[in-house]
Amino acid sequence: MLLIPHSIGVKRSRSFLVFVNPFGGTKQGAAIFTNKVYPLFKASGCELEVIHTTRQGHGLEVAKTLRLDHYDAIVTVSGDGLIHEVLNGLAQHAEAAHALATPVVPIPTGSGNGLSLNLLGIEEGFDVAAAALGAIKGRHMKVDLFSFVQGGQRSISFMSQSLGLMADVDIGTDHLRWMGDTRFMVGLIKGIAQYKRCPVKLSYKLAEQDKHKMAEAVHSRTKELAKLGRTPLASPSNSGSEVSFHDGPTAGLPPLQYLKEDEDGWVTFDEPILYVYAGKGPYVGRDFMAFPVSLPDDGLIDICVMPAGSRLDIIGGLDGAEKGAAFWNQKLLYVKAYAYRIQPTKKQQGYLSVDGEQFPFEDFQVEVHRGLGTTLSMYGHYVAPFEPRARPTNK
Ligand SMILES: Nc1ncnc2c1ncn2[C@@H]1O[C@H](COP(=O)(O)OP(=O)(O)OP(=O)(O)O)[C@@H](O)[C@H]1O
Repeated sequence: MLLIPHSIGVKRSRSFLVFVNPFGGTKQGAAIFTNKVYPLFKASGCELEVIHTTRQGHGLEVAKTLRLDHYDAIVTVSGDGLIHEVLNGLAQHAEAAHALATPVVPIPTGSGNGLSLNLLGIEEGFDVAAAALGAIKGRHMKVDLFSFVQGGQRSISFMSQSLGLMADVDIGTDHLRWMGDTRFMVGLIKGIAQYKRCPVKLSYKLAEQDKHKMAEAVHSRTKELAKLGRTPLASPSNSGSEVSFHDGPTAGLPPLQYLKEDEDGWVTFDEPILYVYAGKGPYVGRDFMAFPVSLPDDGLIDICVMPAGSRLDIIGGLDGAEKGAAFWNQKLLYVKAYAYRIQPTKKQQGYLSVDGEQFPFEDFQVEVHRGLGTTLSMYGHYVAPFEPRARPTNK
């Protein structure tokens, strides 16, 4: 992997394909775009092609036939749902890997806005002006994407998959969208009160299970990239190509590697489960840093599993949830994996959420594709401060 120094430029005026979802989150997307984002893009000389999505699937259809190398980025004025859709459109493009090399940048007008939170941090993650600046001046950052395979169908997931309590919090509160992200807290309280087991068998191809090592790795990586990325951006130029924080391969959509049980390195989780939460990017909402040691392009998926113990285990983990404190909860299994597999042990017994969208509660498998996606970042790393802790000493 090649690290590009900060002295290489960013185009002065970019060309964007902009999707505006008028129905995302609290339905303010169109007004926010017109009043706050469009003036910034225009002031910086950006060329815009704007599409107001008129239906579910609209973003996917357009992305499927994207004119390659025509836009510097795709901007989504939306929540994470439309990003999921656009990435799946790019993945269905005749030249999928090439299409997925087009950066996708969020302007946060949905209810969760996970990607925006991860790129800008908790202070600015819901700030549409900061997000617009990220689109104008951010640099290419490669991100891993997941193949989600269910019933013989392959789709792309960029953020998370959840089952059990965490899916109830998300999908089970869909009717409360008008509340913005408060709906997630309402769902959590309801879920803890009900305390239902999640009837699934989980197995994963293990890469790392030492929490201290994971925390140290993310800390040193963030520090190293912060030195490169936080410095003032290089002098603008309209010539030459845009540059990445990392250089990576962009040929062909990767084949699936783990469809057959290879058993080598696979681990099965045998205890009763309250929830499974797997994903990429520390924040899944403003109040919850679920994956504090996630790295954009380590080629791994972070998996959290809470065994069905007592309500106190969950309640204890709520304190400091926005700072990732639950990670250190000894009851919580937290691993990094190359792939994982879920098999429900009872049919139709819950929700499955993939990037916040509902999928059938049936068998599925997920595997990671290193650096298959691209976004634009002002920093070159996720903005989610998380400190390692000293290892307990053995007496
Ligand atoms: N005009 C439209 N009418 C209805 N649905 C739409 C329209 N345009 C887009 N959609 C759908 O809206 C869904 C949700 O969009 P979006 O991600 O913008 O908001 P959100 O779900 O509130 O945010 P978050 O995912 O952050 O919670 C997407 O699946 C998208 O396909």
